[in-house]
Amino acid sequence: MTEYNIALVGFGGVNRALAQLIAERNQAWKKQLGFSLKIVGVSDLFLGSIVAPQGLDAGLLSQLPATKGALAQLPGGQVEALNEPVIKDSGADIIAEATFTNPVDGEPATTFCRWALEQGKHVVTTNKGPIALHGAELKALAQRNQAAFEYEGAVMSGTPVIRLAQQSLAGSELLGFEGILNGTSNFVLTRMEGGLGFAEAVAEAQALGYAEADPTADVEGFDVRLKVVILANELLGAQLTVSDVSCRGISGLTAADLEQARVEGARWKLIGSAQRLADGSLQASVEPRLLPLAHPLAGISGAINAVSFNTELLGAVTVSGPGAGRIETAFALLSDIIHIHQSRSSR
Ligand SMILES: NC(=O)c1ccc[n+]([C@@H]2O[C@H](COP(=O)([O-])OP(=O)(O)OC[C@H]3O[C@@H](n4cnc5c(N)ncnc54)[C@H](O)[C@@H]3O)[C@@H](O)[C@H]2O)c1
Ligand SMILES: N[C@@H](CCO)C(=O)O
Repeated sequence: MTEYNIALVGFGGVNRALAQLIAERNQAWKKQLGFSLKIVGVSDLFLGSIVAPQGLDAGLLSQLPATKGALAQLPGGQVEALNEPVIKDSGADIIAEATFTNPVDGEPATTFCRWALEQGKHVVTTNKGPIALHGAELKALAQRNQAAFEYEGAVMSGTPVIRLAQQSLAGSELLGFEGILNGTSNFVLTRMEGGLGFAEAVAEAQALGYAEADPTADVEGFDVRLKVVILANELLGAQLTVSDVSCRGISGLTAADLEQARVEGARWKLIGSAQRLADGSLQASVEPRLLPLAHPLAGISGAINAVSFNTELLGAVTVSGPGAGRIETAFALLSDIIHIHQSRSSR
């Protein structure tokens, strides 16, 4: 039986949901998955931090009040977010990094990943910044230190996309993809079609835990742009940077536009795509597109996302499922840990 020590960096919706899953399912995981998790450290800009190599009560943590410095209420807890000792000195084997996505430079999350990987600690993250902006460097660092760097939840939260394409579609030659890759904007469009105003719909998405800390990233397409870069670099062997992807979000769409689409038997969707062209170059974009109702992505509503892979041998392979949500994204962290466990066990 393996017990992994895990430190949670960023204790917002996603890592708190992971603590809840650990509290509820650790015993079952021992039997089903062959491992259990012990939380040995937590840090959060707002809640403070704690290093506890002996282990923390996951149930207690998941119920921690969301008040400034709340981790200081626990024995040994601090009001400050001391990320470095939590990552380096807690005895963690795995760091679950779930701080804010910074779409400009990926910091400070990229530094947190570096600290962990340099010490040979595995990193599981749902943060799109480090992967989209520094993915190649971090993967090389992980390899040099025999550590894993896993980020299934960065695209479509708990819905398996990256490993599915890498493993199950291997050999089928991926030519491109198009998808609805942001839960918040798709939720907002769906709610606006139902008559709600733009601002109210964004507020609902925030309350449900779908939106970024700054929802501008969701509605202006910046979040999808990071996901397009991640998928293109990961699955199409590209070396895209965000400046290679043209980007327009949904903030320019009005209730009248959505109504006009309905009358025409169509729907507006925010589509992120990348296609390999005949000359070998890659064309990538994020933009609202008017889809006829018969289009496979037109019926995807709410916080559900979908991606359609264009493959040489199978044609279009479309995967849909939750694209955002606290528990849904915590599940992605679990799936990364399962992958680490299975890869290490099979060696
Ligand atoms: N919520 C989702 O549906 C979802 C889905 C996929 C990916 N993600 C990504 O996962 C990450 C976490 O999402 P979330 O919904 O939990 O966000 P959240 O805003 O609820 O939580 C983020 C937490 O990180 C903390 N934090 C920010 N900067 C920090 C720092 N420098 N040091 C320590 N703590 C810091 C904040 O205080 C906050 O509590 C984000 O990068 C997000 O883009 C979220
Ligand atoms: N804010 C993002 C979270 C998932 O990456 C979304 O709404 O899709």
